[in-house]
Amino acid sequence: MDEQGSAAVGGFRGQVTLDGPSGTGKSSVARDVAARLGAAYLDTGAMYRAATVAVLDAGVDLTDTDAVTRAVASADIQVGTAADAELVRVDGVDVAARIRGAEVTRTVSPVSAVPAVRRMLVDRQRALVAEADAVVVEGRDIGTVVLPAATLKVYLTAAPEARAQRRADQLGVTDPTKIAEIAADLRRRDEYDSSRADSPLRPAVDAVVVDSTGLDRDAVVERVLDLARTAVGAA
Ligand SMILES: Nc1ncnc2c1ncn2[C@@H]1O[C@H](COP(=O)(O)OP(=O)(O)O)[C@@H](O)[C@H]1O
Ligand SMILES: Nc1ccn([C@H]2C[C@H](O)[C@@H](COP(=O)(O)OP(=O)(O)O)O2)c(=O)n1
Repeated sequence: MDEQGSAAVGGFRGQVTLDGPSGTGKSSVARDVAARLGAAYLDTGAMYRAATVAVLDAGVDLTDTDAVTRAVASADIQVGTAADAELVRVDGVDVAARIRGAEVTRTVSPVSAVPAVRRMLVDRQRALVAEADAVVVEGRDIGTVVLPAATLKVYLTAAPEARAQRRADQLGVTDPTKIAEIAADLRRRDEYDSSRADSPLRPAVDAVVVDSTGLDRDAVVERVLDLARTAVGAA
């Protein structure tokens, strides 16, 4: 990294969106990019996961969309925007670990497909973004729906096998049967998130698609920072 490049990115003002399916590196890359840009960071997936905790704790039928919506509306969901600390609370309880567990991961897609839930969380996301001069936001619909006028939109992809292996490594799973289960879960969630009627997962027309299959995490971070420099230069 040359001095000039760092200086240009250090003065970054604007919004970077990172969308894509699970295991493409959105969270890790978005955190690193935000830290390098001196920007705020928003993990919208954590918001849908926290909403899912509220739904699970309310014990409502997941197919009853009104009850799901009420459970989310009555919960106090707090998500932090610092790149170096994860803060996720539901009704004052720290759920940062729980939202990554199997129960929430299994349930988050149907909860996040409910349009009224999305409207509530998208309003919250836009309010949080409005508080920052510079912000990196990651999710599924950030470039398409939440921030359609973002400075830079990146859509991250990676081969399904690579994504499953990364998730397995992250969870410390080595058993091939368990890795196959992780791969099947990723496929199921991709399919659900891409085919829902409201805000399906897809690249924005003006997004830059970055395939991270053959790139390590740092290489993806550098690529996104390069794109951010170019986007600011072109603005
Ligand atoms: N380019 C990459 N190559 C290999 N592993 C990566 C890469 N990017 C991220 N990872 C790792 O893969 C795992 C999943 O990444 P994560 O950022 O949680 O993805 P997502 O938010 O898209 O689900 C993490 O352990 C992360 O460190
Ligand atoms: N902007 C977003 C972010 C996440 N979601 C939904 C769809 C995803 O399957 C879940 C969980 O998202 P999250 O980014 O935490 O998932 P991964 O870490 O990529 O596995 O939330 C969404 O619908 N819209």
